Amino acid sequence: MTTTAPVVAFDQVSKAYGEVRAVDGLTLTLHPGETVALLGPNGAGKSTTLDLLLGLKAADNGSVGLFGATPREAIVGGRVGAMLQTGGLMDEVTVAELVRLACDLHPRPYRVSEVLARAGVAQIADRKVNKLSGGQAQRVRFALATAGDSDLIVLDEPTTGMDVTTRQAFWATMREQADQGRTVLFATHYLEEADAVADRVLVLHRGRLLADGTAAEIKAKAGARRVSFDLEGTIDETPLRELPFLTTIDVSGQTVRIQSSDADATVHALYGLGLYPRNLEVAGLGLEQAFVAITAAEEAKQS
Ligand SMILES: Nc1ncnc2c1ncn2[C@@H]1O[C@H](COP(=O)(O)OP(=O)(O)OP(=O)(O)O)[C@@H](O)[C@H]1O
Repeated sequence: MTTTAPVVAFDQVSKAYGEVRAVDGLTLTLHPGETVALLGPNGAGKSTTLDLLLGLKAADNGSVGLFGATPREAIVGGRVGAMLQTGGLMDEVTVAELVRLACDLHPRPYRVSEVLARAGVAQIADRKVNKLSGGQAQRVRFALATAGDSDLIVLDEPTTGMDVTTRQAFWATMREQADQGRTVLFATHYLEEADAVADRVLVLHRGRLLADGTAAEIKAKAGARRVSFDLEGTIDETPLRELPFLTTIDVSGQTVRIQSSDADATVHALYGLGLYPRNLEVAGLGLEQAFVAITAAEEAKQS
């Protein structure tokens, strides 16, 4: 891990499939030790971005660098461990045999027993790979991605098919990898994972980067805040709908929940209506709501 070049450098990278611009002018730099979530809805271009990064697809325009070299050079040098969504596992081999093969191919391999234990597949080491459950197969893919000492670990939707406990164990292992100075890049559409695990979140939409920052920064970028309060008696929604900066309103029983792009002004006007809100709470958006707000704003800009 002795490099001054960025771990990943995308410069104006584009990739189209016919009319579809899967990746559209993406410029991006990743640094050592970052845990980065690539977040986006279906079809946002996450898998294509990772394929370009790994040299599995060629860019139409722009350049992709890994550790100051080409993706191929970096991968041959064992600097990258990858776990892809569709990576087929060989059929008639056991888990241990497959992991041994990955260790043999890596220039700086770990011991097979160590790799099996870390990925939580030691107990199923003698099982044939084609007899595994979806979650077990994902863990084996993870073992293959961590068979040696790589500086960058790339994971495409790694926890698909894992139950909650397995998912938590998986991320704990991943955090250890990051704590040792490795860069971890993972694609996900689970916002809670990006929020809990990543120290940097890249929001991708239609192949373009809409936001790049910590989860907190992305929530702040969405701007809006949630305001909730209770009102006594019969609630007349009409004046509430006229509150300034209001973007959504939901009235349920005595409780009113609104979203506002300027919560201070909205609450001020609420008192101005002569109402007496009880249990008033003002909170930031969750990452999920921020993500919806950012992508909706982009859709509106484009239409
Ligand atoms: N081989 C291909 N041929 C044609 N179109 C493709 C191909 N691969 C991807 N696409 C299209 O490119 C766009 C980006 O796809 P990509 O798989 O990169 O997105 P994604 O964010 O990984 O989506 P998901 O979360 O569903 O895996 C989509 O519109 C997809 O339909």
